[in-house]
Amino acid sequence: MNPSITPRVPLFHSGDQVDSAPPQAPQPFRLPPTFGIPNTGPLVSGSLLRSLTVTLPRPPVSEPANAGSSGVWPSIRAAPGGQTSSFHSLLATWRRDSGVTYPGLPSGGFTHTTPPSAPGKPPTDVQKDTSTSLHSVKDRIPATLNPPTCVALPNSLPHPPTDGNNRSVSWPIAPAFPALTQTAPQPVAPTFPAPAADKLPAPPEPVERNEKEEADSEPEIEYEVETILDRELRNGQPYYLIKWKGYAETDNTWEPLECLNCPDLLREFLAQRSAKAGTKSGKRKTKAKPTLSALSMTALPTLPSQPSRESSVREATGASPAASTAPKAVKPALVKTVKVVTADASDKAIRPKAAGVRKAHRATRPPPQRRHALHRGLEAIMAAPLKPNIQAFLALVRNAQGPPISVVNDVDDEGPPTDFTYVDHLIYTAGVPQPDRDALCGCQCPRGCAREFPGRCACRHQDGDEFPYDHNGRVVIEPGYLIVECNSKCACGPECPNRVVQRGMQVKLEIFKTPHKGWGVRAKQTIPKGTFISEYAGEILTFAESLRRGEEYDNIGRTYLFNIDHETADDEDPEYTVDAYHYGNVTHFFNHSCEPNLAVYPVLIDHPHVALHRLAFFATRAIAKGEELTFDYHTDRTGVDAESDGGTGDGVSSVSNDSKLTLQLKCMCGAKKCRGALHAV
Ligand SMILES: C[S@@+](CC[C@H](N)C(=O)[O-])C[C@H]1O[C@@H](n2cnc3c(N)ncnc32)[C@H](O)[C@@H]1O
Repeated sequence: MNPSITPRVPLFHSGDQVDSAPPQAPQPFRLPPTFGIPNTGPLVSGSLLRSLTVTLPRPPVSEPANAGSSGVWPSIRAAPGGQTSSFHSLLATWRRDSGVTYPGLPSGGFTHTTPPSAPGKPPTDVQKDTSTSLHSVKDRIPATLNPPTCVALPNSLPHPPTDGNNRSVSWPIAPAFPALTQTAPQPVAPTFPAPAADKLPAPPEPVERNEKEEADSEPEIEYEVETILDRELRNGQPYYLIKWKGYAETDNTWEPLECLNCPDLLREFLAQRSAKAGTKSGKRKTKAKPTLSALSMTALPTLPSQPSRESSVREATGASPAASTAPKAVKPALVKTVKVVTADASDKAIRPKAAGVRKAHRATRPPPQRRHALHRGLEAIMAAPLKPNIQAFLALVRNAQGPPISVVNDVDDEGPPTDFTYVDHLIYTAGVPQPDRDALCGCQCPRGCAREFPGRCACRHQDGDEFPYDHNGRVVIEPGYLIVECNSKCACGPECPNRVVQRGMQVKLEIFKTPHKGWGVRAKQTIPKGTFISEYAGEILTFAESLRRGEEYDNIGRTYLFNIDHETADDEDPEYTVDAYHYGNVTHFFNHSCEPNLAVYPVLIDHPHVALHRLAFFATRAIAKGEELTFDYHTDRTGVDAESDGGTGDGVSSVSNDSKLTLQLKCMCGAKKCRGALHAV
């Protein structure tokens, strides 16, 4: 799968958002894979060997939940001291003010709350969770509910800035979707042929760099490698002659090893080369001379952080046969001036112009001698066959949505869990209501739900009015608050900035074997704070079924159960639980840390019933490449560290506060503030 080349969803052209366009009727659009939830029917449980119980935070006040709403709208709870007003009066105000008819509204029972404190702040007087769950996401107190007039946006949408040559470089309203909003810089060499329209390189991924780098560097662009034609050493460093997919032979370029991200092709090339060397020993290859046009696209050297590990080279190549046969190379920033560079160009000559990038990569580059040794090691690894356990794991994650997931095991020979099937969606098991899309309510913002005009989007009014995402698609509301994303009934299209979780995972991750916690997951790129990571996928069970399975899982001290209890009062059991033991995605492998870097948010997308909201992991701080991704199994509130919220109780609750916590599972997170035990059973 190659999201940077083939968008997963049809994209609306930004030009659609013209000022004078009349309001349009909601248009049907194809949803990304994660949007659709296939009905897989009841599942047959296999042997149950592990368990994890994770609980969402509960609402601050045990107000009766949405009585009489037929489960159509999510109930919004009153905060302590907050005022409620009936849905009927709101609806009357809304209809009076907007004239908008809103299909599928409940007949009654919907209440909203005016919070006693500033919007966006979590409640401070939450009670402690006494369940056996590991994690909770706290209910959100909605902000003031303005009449949700969903009308066309005014003629003030920002226009894309230009780079001085009248080329659009970004569209500030929704840079979270760069395929739509960002124009790749073009090489200025007059001889450089433009690729066919359908072969245009996709823009960079939104979370490839840290914010400092983003600010002062050129965007990194990925191009697809068609074939590797040749290899030669330049100053002892291997370079490969690349035929780019969609480009003519005259555009072939020589690229250093670290710029290539096509392990299958490399392996194939090296195998063929060594076979040839066996038959034609002694015959030297002629050095190919790069052409001017080929060199007008220069490469940004990025040495893999751990080049001696399998992680650098062993990647699943995605779901589609196309992806597996045509891996891609990291073909970074295009340089805007033509440089005449000879075949033995030094590193310096081929570096991009952006000062920030140059500095960043200089810092990570080892001295030349060491670099050459690393390259030789890397090539040797590539030429070697994969270990069977890694092969099996890569086969398991091959169909994962999003960027390819790599797998590393430097600890032992363990392979993937044998009783686990990789799925990126939720599976509705017996007794769990499927999403009823007819009962969904959508907003009527035909030109997108702009963050600048939250009061105009009906979806925002289910969610306290605050727009959950910034212009980069990063979450800005506090952990534990409900996110209501736009859905298939909304008039806005898939480019709407209020659709982040439903677009699926965009970050590069690696599953790796830890010494003491089983498998874990780490970042293969820097991840800015607020970035959506992935959704907790698996089977949705009734609570009764989760109890039954939980007992079995507890016996082996492993837990994969995550309660959906955002709406559940402290003294109640949740209605449903997600079980990722047998079915799940990369989040199945997320370990616990007492000082985590992820938080779980409840997200409502395509299910009208808040008791069946989804669970989305977001980065709570900037995460470095190579850092393990963890969340706090015992965060029964918001995922915010207890001390960072002033000890108000909105963050991590203490182990000692939960009578059911045991020291059965020793925590191996290694954090300075490790509490010593996992809230596992
Ligand atoms: C959701 S699974 C995480 C993935 C798991 N490591 C695996 O290999 O499948 C939860 C289990 O991982 C282990 N685990 C997670 N975090 C841990 C930690 N900080 N210390 C010790 N064990 C941990 C425990 O066995 C726990 O029940």
